[in-house]
Amino acid sequence: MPTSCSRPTACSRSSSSSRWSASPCTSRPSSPGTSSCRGRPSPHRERQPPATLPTALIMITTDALTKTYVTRGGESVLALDRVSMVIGDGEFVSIVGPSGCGKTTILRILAGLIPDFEGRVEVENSPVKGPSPAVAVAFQDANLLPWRTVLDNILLPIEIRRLGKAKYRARAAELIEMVGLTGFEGKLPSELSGGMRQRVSIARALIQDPKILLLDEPFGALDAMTRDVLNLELSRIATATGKTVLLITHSITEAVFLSDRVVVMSPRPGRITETIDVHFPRPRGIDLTSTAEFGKYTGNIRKILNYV
Ligand SMILES: Nc1ncnc2c1ncn2[C@@H]1O[C@H](COP(=O)(O)OP(=O)(O)OP(=O)(O)O)[C@@H](O)[C@H]1O
Repeated sequence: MPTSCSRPTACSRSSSSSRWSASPCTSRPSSPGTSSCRGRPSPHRERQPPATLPTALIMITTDALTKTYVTRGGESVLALDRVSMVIGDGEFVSIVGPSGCGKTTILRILAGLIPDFEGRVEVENSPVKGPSPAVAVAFQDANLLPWRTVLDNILLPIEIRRLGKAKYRARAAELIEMVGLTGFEGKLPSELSGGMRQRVSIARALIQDPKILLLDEPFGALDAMTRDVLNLELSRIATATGKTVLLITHSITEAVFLSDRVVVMSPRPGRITETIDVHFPRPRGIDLTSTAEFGKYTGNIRKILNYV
């Protein structure tokens, strides 16, 4: 089982295994697909101090993150219960878990879109107090403005922040090329396929050169073949840009294929059940998904989720 990695940031900075100790558990798995936290979850695991990663390399911290919603009828809904994780610079981490376990809530809190929660939540070692240009989000729905062209949709965050569109045109052209949309700059969203719209959404998220990319089921609505293609491209983009990526997905295959680490959550109230380190080298090809080692990872995660 190869353990080398060609990803420039996460791997080159983990020579002393610091990347691995960033997860709530510290031991390395002994065989593919086994978790770094063996056995069933301990009720105290989420409370453990998560980080031994050097502070300068920490991009995301949640420590005992707890979120209770109050419904319109006044009922309290405990969505997240003491979720602790540390994500290092350049890491690609996925969260998988049953519907309603609080995955989107974590993402929205990290994006600064939900102000009230308990626990510590930091981006680049500073408390999250609202949306920040260091953090970009792309959702399942590409959310493009239908009357704006591809180029103008990508430049929208620049216009909103009044950063001067002219200065960002060259960057937008680079991103359009990176996401494979050269020639479509002047098209409207209605003239694009679903996959192309998601590419625009990812380019728009990258226009301000964020350090962190939060992705909420970005390819969830796409057909399997388009999804494979976009997963390959996302993997390539993440490697090329060295961004820290946190992905929410319902696809275990997608999570294992893309990630350095997969966080598995329990049904609501969402807790971290296990954290799985994924040791495949990069770049990864789609044929990886049909190997026996890959099957061990996905099988183990399915088991943790009680799908088998
Ligand atoms: N604004 C809200 N008011 C009340 N309850 C909410 C609100 N937003 C989310 N919830 C509840 O919090 C829980 C977690 O929701 P969340 O959307 O984070 O889950 P999820 O894991 O992303 O779900 P899915 O996989 O179905 O998208 C759910 O039970 C949901 O009903």
